[in-house]
Amino acid sequence: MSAITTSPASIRLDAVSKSYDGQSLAVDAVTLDIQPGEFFSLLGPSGCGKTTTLRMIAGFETVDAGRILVGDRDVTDVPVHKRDMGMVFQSYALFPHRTVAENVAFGLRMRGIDKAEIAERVKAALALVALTGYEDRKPGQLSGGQQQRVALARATVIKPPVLLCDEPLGALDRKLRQQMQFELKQLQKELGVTLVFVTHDQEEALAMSDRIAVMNAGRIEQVGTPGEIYERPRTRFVADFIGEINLMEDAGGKALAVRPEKIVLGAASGAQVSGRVESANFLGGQTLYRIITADGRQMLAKETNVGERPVRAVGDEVGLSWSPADAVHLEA
Ligand SMILES: Nc1ncnc2c1ncn2[C@@H]1O[C@H](COP(=O)(O)OP(=O)(O)OP(=O)(O)O)[C@@H](O)[C@H]1O
Repeated sequence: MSAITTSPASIRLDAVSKSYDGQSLAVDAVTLDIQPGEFFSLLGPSGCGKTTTLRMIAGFETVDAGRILVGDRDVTDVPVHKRDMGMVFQSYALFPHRTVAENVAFGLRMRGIDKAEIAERVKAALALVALTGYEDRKPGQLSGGQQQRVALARATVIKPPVLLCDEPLGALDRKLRQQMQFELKQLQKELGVTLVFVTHDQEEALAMSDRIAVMNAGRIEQVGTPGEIYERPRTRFVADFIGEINLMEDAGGKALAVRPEKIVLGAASGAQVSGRVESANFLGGQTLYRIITADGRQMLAKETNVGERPVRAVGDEVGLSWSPADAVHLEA
């Protein structure tokens, strides 16, 4: 066992609501059951209530209605510093005049832990985020990714049963962000901590999470594994928010969704739908085609490339087919 392994806690939100203005609900009766050790993401567009939900779990915001439980402890009215949660934000919020080691040691000092143990735990926490040797630097002497790793070490060194992260990788460029996604996921598994992660980036949520709650206008639209959310969206909102999708109606007028990569392109005759290629976006391994159907609708299809260029050209007549099993009926 490493010196910084934690015992993860479950988190339960029971019909939690919050209004800032006494009229509209920023968070509307949200109920969630997050399992111990789970990587759980709150995903949704700007203003949907993700941050407010996270801040209520942390204790930075009061709850207007409902209860929050960590394990079997009701923390609804417990102040922030007594909830024992680690937190990481987009802005790293490191102390600029303190060294890396001092930044990481901060939470341990506040808890009155003795010097020898602090030294040992800081060392282990920095090793875990691959920053051994950086102890004496100031945050200003580190890259963005390194600063975020210090913030992670600082949040996890206190061995919290719960780690809350609000867009922690939002300030990083794409490449570094992908690397840090991998590292954060790895770190979470090594620590065994329950992690609640706020993001508006659907790719990030799909890549990292055990489960995702998709939020819309203060409410939970759907909770599921990345595979369920992507392959079986329940509502039009979820289907549309996660990746690209073709929204149609079946013969009975019910809403139907098909992912672009589930569409097979071929000869126009005999296909479910036929159309003309309007644009072809080369994505590397695949091309995304925008196709205008005979009745004037736009559809998207993704096809694997063979060689250096897209298989189809703008203006080509194509047939679009898909398996009924790949067409998802939407509830709303
Ligand atoms: N301190 C505040 N005072 C008043 N209204 C607020 C406050 N914080 C958030 N809101 C409002 O509450 C709603 C939810 O905001 P919240 O920050 O939780 O959304 P979010 O999903 O995290 O968005 P983003 O991705 O942009 O951070 C929004 O309508 C927002 O304008």
